[in-house]
Amino acid sequence: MANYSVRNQVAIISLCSPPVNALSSDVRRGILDSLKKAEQDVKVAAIVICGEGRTFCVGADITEFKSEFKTFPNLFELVDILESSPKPIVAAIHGHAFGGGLEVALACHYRVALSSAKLALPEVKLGILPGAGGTQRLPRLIGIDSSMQWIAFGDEYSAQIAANIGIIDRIFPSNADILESAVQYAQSIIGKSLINRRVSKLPVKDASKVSHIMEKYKQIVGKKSRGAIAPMVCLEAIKHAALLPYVEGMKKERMGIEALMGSDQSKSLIYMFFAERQVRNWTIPGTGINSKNTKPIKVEKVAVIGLGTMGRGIVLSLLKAGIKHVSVMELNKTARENGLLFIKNILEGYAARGTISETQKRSMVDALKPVSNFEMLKDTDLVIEAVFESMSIKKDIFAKLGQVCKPSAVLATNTSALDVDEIAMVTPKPKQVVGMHFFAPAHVMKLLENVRGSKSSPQVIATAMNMGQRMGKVTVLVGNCHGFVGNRMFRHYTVETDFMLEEGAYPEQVDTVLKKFGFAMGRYQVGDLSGNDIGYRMRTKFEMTNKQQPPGAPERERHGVRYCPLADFLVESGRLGYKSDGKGWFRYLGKNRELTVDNEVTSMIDSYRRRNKIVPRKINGEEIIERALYPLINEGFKILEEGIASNPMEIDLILVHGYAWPRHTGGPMFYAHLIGLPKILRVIERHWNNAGLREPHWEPSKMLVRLVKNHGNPDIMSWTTLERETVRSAL
Ligand SMILES: CC(C)(COP(=O)(O)OP(=O)(O)OC[C@H]1O[C@@H](n2cnc3c(N)ncnc32)[C@H](O)[C@@H]1OP(=O)(O)O)[C@@H](O)C(=O)NCCC(=O)NCCSC(=O)C[C@@H](O)CCCCCCCCCCCCC(=O)O
Ligand SMILES: NC(=O)c1ccc[n+]([C@@H]2O[C@H](COP(=O)([O-])OP(=O)(O)OC[C@H]3O[C@@H](n4cnc5c(N)ncnc54)[C@H](O)[C@@H]3O)[C@@H](O)[C@H]2O)c1
Repeated sequence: MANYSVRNQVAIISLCSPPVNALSSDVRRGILDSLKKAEQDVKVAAIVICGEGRTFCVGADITEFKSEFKTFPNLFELVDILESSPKPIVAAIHGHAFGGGLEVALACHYRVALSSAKLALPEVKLGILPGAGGTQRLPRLIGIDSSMQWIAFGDEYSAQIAANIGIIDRIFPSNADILESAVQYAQSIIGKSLINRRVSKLPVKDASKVSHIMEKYKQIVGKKSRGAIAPMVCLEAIKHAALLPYVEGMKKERMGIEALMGSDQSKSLIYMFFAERQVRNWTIPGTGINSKNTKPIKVEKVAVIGLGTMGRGIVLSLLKAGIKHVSVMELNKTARENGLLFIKNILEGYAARGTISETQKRSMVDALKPVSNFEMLKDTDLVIEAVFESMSIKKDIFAKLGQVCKPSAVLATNTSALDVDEIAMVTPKPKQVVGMHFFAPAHVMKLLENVRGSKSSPQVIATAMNMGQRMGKVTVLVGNCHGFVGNRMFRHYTVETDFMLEEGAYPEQVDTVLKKFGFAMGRYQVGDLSGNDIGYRMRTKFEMTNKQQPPGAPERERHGVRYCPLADFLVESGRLGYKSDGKGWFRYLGKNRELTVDNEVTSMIDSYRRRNKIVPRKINGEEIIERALYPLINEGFKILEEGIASNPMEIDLILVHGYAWPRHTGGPMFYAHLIGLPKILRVIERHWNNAGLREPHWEPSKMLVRLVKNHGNPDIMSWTTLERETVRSAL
């Protein structure tokens, strides 16, 4: 709804729809009714539109998209009504003016804002475009070039930047009273002509350069969008602002939003938006313990053990989160010096770019406390261990931590696959132990996979979850199993793509198909980037690598299961990837590391096939997608079935934020929902029937089978409930 009042000739329409004043049908109706009152009241000479509570308005109500157009006024009707008002309207912006909220402001005749306010047209991130005149009004105010930048990427901008380019007419200090300031401003413009204040009537300044600007953004968007459709549709709509009168341009904008709204990509992106919020409400399946009934421990002092690749990024994340005391412990002198230097250099970089102030930088550097023995950690609230991936080293460290740390201290391990319970058992209080699995580089990657051990106490879990959120991470709580959720699922992707190399595909073909699907890099380029030796080390632990096999052992089998040793040959011939002189699955040439196909690798694959009498066959793109992605989806269902994840959203967030799964497909589980579970199961069963126990990753998940058998293609939001009901009724 919207509240209405009058103060000294100024009518105040305040949006009132907590928490973020989304433009629901009630709010739109409220604005319209208030506007009519203001227009009819002869004592009113100007109008202010503002937002109650913490923000101005974040745009259309995403939960009402389906019915948006059925009730009068819809948003694009409302903005034209506002703009044509005979009385001047001032938008008073604090907090956020996002999406439809900014479009309402653009339809007002003046815009004022607190300096702390943020503005954006982020619709593209939901797979749509600004559909209430944003693509037509913004170019008339700031030009085609800046509009393309704002709309095709959807980033937020400060009120000051918006003022510099002409969106905001007056900025007030962040501690000012926005309503009081806006009312005074409105009084100052009473009686002024509204000619030139109706944005839809303005010319587009850089209209003559539209083709050139369009080409520039097409290039950028083509490279960045990874198959997302909305950015290109946004550019097209903005182009029409330069070429057509406002009314005709609006028709094009409407066509654009009609094409995008309800598309699979938009559904996926909206699902992601809500998943990122819902994941904060964690729960431990089957226990009734959740984020609402469990309080975290207060964390002021944190320690990180190990300052290698992961430790240094974790320290930076903690400093950015405002932790004022971060102890760092690293045994190796060179690693310690390099780690501290790395952290300081990154902080210098942030300060140089203005991401943090000089004062903040100094206080972050002061917060760093190198320590040399465990005794010095005795009053630490949270310890995060990030040493080598070795069970014996980790056990040794946790045993010491268990002796010296205060009883309430939370002891976390950053292991990527080891058993959190086994680590916990060496401490006197296993309930204080939890997994906090960061992703490299930890100060950049948004994902934190927190692992609840079987003994981890609710309060300890709440603390790890809370710390992740303080660090601004998408923090997902998962159960304890080998590889947790992400690594456990991703393993199948590499295994099955390697099988395709055996059978007839080449790395560049697989990577091209995966990139077309939307991955930033294909499986083989990722291997080269992160180092092919990482997987090799893991396979070595399980005695699987080529070198570890006794003479005469079958080349394509390990422990009775199909195995492809091509990745072993690669590493054993010194091709670790970028780091070994640009040689891996591909060859990387020159300063820009330009990716080229290397005949040496092609010959290695060809001769392997000849030796094993494999007749290569043509593998098409559809097969590559199915075989690379469906086993991973199958594993996702097994993870749900075991309660390792509580719902499909958690799995999707992990794959999107930790493994660069394309966001506009919603993650593997949402993608499966879009494809339809019956088809997914059919393909999995076909492979399972052909391969059997030699390829166990194709064994269909029982949950998937049950869902399809009992419900066909149920909605993703009902999967876990339906499964629980089926299992319960079978007991
Ligand atoms: C603004 C934020 C940055 C704030 O972040 P913060 O961290 O402070 O808060 P939260 O993110 O936690 O949010 C709190 C709470 O609020 C919920 N929420 C946030 N935004 C919305 C929203 N827009 N709608 C509904 N709910 C919202 C959030 O879920 C939280 O809830 P919880 O229960 O978890 O506490 C941040 O919130 C943010 O970024 N929000 C999204 C901003 C955004 O994307 N805005 C754009 C929205 S889309 C839009 O505005 C579209 C308009 O341009 C055009 C619409 C006109 C359409 C007319 C077209 C006709 C075409 C017809 C086609 C017909 C086709 C067919 O029939 O299908
Ligand atoms: N590298 C990744 O991509 C990645 C991603 C997620 C998780 N992890 C996990 O994070 C952990 C660390 O991995 P990394 O890549 O940072 O390893 P790393 O080899 O880069 O760093 C480990 C550091 O720990 C130090 N160290 C070893 N024993 C120590 C001890 N007793 N006390 C203090 N310091 C000690 C070493 O000197 C080294 O500097 C591992 O468990 C790994 O599985 C790694």
